[in-house]
This record gives sequence, structure tokens and C-alpha cells, in this order.
Amino acid sequence: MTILTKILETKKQELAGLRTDFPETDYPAKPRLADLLRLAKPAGVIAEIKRSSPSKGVIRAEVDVIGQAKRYEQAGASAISVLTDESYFNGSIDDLHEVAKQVAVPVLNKDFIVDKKQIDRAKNAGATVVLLIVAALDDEKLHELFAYTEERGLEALVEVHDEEEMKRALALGAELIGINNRNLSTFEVSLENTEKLASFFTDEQLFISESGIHSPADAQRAVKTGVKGLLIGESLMRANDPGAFLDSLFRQEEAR
Ligand SMILES: O=P(O)(O)OC[C@@H](O)[C@@H](O)c1c[nH]c2ccccc12
Repeated sequence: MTILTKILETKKQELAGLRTDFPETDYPAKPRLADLLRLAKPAGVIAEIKRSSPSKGVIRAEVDVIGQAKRYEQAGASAISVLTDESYFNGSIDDLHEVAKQVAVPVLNKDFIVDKKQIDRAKNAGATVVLLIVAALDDEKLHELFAYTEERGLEALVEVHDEEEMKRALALGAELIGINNRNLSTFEVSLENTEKLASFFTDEQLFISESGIHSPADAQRAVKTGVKGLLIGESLMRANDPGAFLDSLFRQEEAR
């Protein structure tokens, strides 16, 4: 059984007990991620809050989540991604809720969504974008959850990692497509994955390179393919100064 299969089983078991109500509704207004990425030069960064992961173990267990999110926002991140899976990533929906109350950039609920109930939870907790992982969903479910995301006024970031999944994401009509450089079954990470799928890029969609971006050289290599966004977690969580790390990404001299 792959780790993805295992995670998806856990998600289904957790559904019944999932808390979806968050009384607050007065979140600061947030622009659309797609609008921000269209204007970003050369690309926007989606900065992630990630305490640990199945592939890397503990990255940073103790983190001031609000402080970290505000540092990302001040440094010009286009959006904040918050891992909310508890069992495998040590995340929490309360982290996302706190962040959503404090920032005025889009907030991405990073989780393994298999049911509408999780989309309701994301919306009520203050997220404006949800991740839909193509590898985790059959076509019927993918269409159902994509339609529901739009119905609830959220944006969907549709994640793919190979050609077949890319075709399914394009057929769906997704505007935001993330290319995961990490294979969720084997954990292997390679920026080559974004390069391989670049032949599918069109002007209508916005493509985002996800995972394994650790340096200005990595960022600039990814951007060369035509992606308009980078999703970065681990390096930002380990950086002493995440703002300085973000600032350095597109400076020419840093890439040499
Ligand atoms: O920490 P990294 O290598 O910078 O990766 C961030 C992000 O892409 C990664 O957390 C991620 C991408 N897709 C996912 C799906 C589920 C959980 C996590 C992810």
C-alpha cells in the first residue's frame, strides 16, 4: 500500500468526526490567487506552514504560526498555504483559521480532500483556495469536488504529477494547476517533473511548481518553464529569516 492510499483511508475514517463550524465570518478580504499570479513577475510564491511530513519527519515542531504567516505576507508572498492534516503532517485546521483571520492574501487549505465536508470546513475556517489532488480522486469525484469548490466561492488548485493527470486537470477546466515535483507514492522529488510537463502549458491556465524548491537556482529553473507560481514549504520553515529567503529567490546573482 502506498502512503497516499494510506492517507486517503485515514481521511475517509476521519470524515464522520470532522469539525466544520467556525463561527467567525469577519475574515479580512482576500484577492483571488489567480488574479495575483497573473500579475506576478516573474512568478508568485505560495508560502507554506508545514511542521512535519511523512517524507522529511519533523521540519519544525514549534512554530509561531501567525508570526510565520505574517512574515510570509510582509515579504510579498502571493498566498499562504497551511497544512491541516493532523495524522501525517502534524497540522491543524485551527492553524488555518488563525492565519485566515490575520492575513489579507489568499489562504490555501493544504490537505487531502475526498469529500465536500472538507470543503465546507475549509470555507468556514477562512480558506479561499483548496487543493484537489488528481491522484487521490476518480474523475467523477474530481468533477463533483471541483464544481462544489466553485459553488462555495473558493478557488481550486488542482494538483498533478504526470501527463495523464495533467490531461485530466485540463479536461476539468481548472484555472490553477499545480505540478507536484514530489511523487506522493515514492516521495522522489525532481524539478524535472515541472520541465517535463511544460509542453502542456497554455495562456489560459496558471501553472504552479510545487515541492523541492530550496534555492534561487531552483526557483529560477522552475520559472524558466513558464510557471507563474512556486509552492515552497520546507525551505521556508527551516530558514532563519524567511523574508530574506523569499527576497533572494529571483535575484540574478544568487542563482550562480
Ligand atoms: O516542503 P516543500 O518540498 O517545499 O513542498 C511544499 C509543498 O509542495 C508540499 O507540501 C505538497 C505539495 N503537494 C502536497 C499534497 C499534500 C501534502 C503536501 C504537499
